[in-house]
Amino acid sequence: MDIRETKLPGVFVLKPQRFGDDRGFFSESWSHRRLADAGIEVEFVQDNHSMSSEVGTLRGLHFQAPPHAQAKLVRCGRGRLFDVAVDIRKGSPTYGQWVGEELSFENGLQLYIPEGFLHGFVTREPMTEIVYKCTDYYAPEADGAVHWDSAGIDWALDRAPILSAKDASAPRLEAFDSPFTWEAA
Ligand SMILES: Cc1cn([C@H]2C[C@H](O)[C@@H](COP(=O)(O)OP(=O)(O)O[C@H]3O[C@H](C)C(=O)[C@H](O)[C@H]3O)O2)c(=O)[nH]c1=O
Repeated sequence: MDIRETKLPGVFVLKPQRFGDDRGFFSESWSHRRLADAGIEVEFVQDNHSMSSEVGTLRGLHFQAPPHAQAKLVRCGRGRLFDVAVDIRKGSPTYGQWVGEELSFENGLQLYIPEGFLHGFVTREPMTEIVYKCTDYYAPEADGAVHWDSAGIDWALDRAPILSAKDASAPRLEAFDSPFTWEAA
C-alpha cells in the first residue's frame, strides 16, 4: 500500500496494491498496521456506504463536532467521484484550505481525512458508491454542514449539483464558527 501526504498536512492519499489474475484482482483495502506504520494512529468504529444515482450528486461539506468528531478513510466502491477535505481547525496555518482527489473503482485510491476537516464529494459517473470508515459513531446532534460553494473548491461542475435540502441551506464558510481548534504537533 502506497501512502503519501497531500499538500494539506494530515490528509493522505492511499493506494492499496492490487493482485491481478485471470479472475480479476485481490486487494487489502485497509490495514490498521499499515496506517499505524505511516503514523495514522486511529481506531475505526463504523463503516458507511452510500450510492448516488446521478452524475453531479454532491454530498457535503460535512463534519461531526467534538466530542463526536470523525476521521474518515474514504474509497470509491463503484464509479468515480471527486473527494474533498477542507481544514476548519481554528488557528491552523491551512485553515480554509482544501485538497481534492479523484477516487474511482478503477484507480483504487483512498483519502484519509483527519478530525477537524470538512468532507464532501461530487460524483462523476451514475450509480457511484462511496465506502468509508469513521472513527466515531453517527451522532446526529453533532452533525454539521458548510455550504459546498463557499470554500473556493474547484468542483469542475458543468451544471448545478444535485443536493439534499440540508446541503442546499448550509451556512457559508465565512459565516461559520468552527468547533475545532488546531493544536501544533
Ligand atoms: C451520516 C449518517 C447518516 N445516517 C442516516 C441519516 C439520514 O436519515 C440518512 C442520510 O443522511 P445524510 O443525508 O446526512 O447522508 P449524506 O449526505 O451522505 O452525509 C454524509 O456525507 C458526507 C460526505 C460525510 O462524510 C458524512 O459521513 C455524512 O454527512 O442516513 C445514518 O444513519 N448514519 C450516518 O452515519
